[in-house]
Amino acid sequence: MRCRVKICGVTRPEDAVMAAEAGADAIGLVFYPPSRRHVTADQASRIVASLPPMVTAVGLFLDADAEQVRAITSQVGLDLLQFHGAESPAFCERFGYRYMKAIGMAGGDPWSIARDHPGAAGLLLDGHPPGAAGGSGEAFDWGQPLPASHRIIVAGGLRVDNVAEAVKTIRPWGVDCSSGVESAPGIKDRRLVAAFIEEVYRVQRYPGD
Ligand SMILES: O=C(O)c1ccccc1NCC(=O)[C@H](O)[C@H](O)COP(=O)(O)O
Repeated sequence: MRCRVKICGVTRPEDAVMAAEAGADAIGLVFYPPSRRHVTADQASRIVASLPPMVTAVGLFLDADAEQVRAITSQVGLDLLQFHGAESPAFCERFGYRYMKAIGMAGGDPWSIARDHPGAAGLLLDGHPPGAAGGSGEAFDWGQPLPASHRIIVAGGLRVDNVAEAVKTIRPWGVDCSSGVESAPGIKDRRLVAAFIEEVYRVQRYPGD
């Protein structure tokens, strides 16, 4: 099984195209106004319009109200939603999209969230405390037991020099990286993005290295 790569917190069409051309399977758009990576619906629409085919556009929300989510999803051509707060399963499901539930692993309980969200397409395990914003570069303990009920996407503090260890330890469905491939918040660095994706490919070809 090939490990998918999502590059999160994209704020510019050129970065979305660059990530896709480097091999990213998905890009993430942050619809959380306090974030330094926040994008408006207009910005996000331009980014999604620039994407090559077969690259997934993921919309991130953190305890947004339903009207905000509806306003964004009606304007932006998203493929998947990602909920980073204390959203209930009913809330996550009401928009008619597949979704990933993010879990803040610094104190969060992945087992109870997995039980509560049987319909989630995947669980995105991040390093921050529950309810805090993501994109903080904090990793969690990859050696701990994790629920087997869902596809796992590992996030939080991943970089070129540690993603191989995360992939070998967890064998996740995907990995997600934001701050580790940036030159500034929301600005993705071409060399870091390419090196990160190449490292994910490399460790799967040569897991013994
Ligand atoms: O990036 C943000 O500012 C953000 C704000 C609110 C919710 C989620 C947010 N980001 C999520 C991500 O970028 C990633 O899924 C994840 O947190 C990995 O970030 P990093 O540790 O920087 O690689």
